[in-house]
Amino acid sequence: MGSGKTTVGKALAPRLGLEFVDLDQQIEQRCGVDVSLIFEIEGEQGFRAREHAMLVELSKRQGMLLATGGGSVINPANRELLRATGLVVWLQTGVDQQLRRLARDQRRPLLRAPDRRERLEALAAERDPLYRTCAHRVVRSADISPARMALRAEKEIRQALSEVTPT
Ligand SMILES: Nc1ncnc2c1ncn2[C@@H]1O[C@H](COP(=O)(O)OP(=O)(O)O)[C@@H](O)[C@H]1O
Ligand SMILES: O=C(O)C1=C[C@@H](OP(=O)(O)O)[C@@H](O)[C@H](O)C1
Ligand SMILES: [Mg+2]
Repeated sequence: MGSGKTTVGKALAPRLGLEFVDLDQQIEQRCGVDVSLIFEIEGEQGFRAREHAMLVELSKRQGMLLATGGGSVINPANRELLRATGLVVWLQTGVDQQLRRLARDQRRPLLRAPDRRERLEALAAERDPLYRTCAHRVVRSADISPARMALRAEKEIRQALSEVTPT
């Protein structure tokens, strides 16, 4: 959360000639309500089921840059699907950066906690090993503009692609 997947992904997709797709936005469009309301009505479990179903559907498509949600990696089937059908980039953030960027955020249900730092640290402890095993490449999220972040990610992605595709 807050690493910039949605923001940087949007800037990066056209640079790679890809369509930008955001997993959360796809779920919201399909359901007609936002992620927070899905959490309220169906709980996290309900949201995760929708997230998985949408990922299965989207993974059949080609030519897109997909911004996942921060928790998409929790499900082992999602990790396998992502790795098998795409080049997975971990846009790696840290708790201080997340707290700064999400200070006024009201849209992320998992941040509704009395102690946000504690919550983010617990999520990182649980998830960082999963991001590590799922990602083909890691790009550290820096406090530079999303456009400049997109350039960094583009470089990493082009390098990764050149290693598997003869040019
Ligand atoms: N490189 C960046 N520099 C400054 N702010 C950023 C950067 N990337 C994202 N942000 C801001 O951080 C917040 C979360 O970004 P977002 O793209 O929604 O992250 P994610 O999709 O990974 O949760 C937004 O307010 C966004 O404008
Ligand atoms: O980390 C998470 O579990 C979540 C991250 C959110 O997406 P972003 O990573 O785009 O904020 C969204 O999918 C939902 O609130 C749950
Ligand atoms: Mg997002």
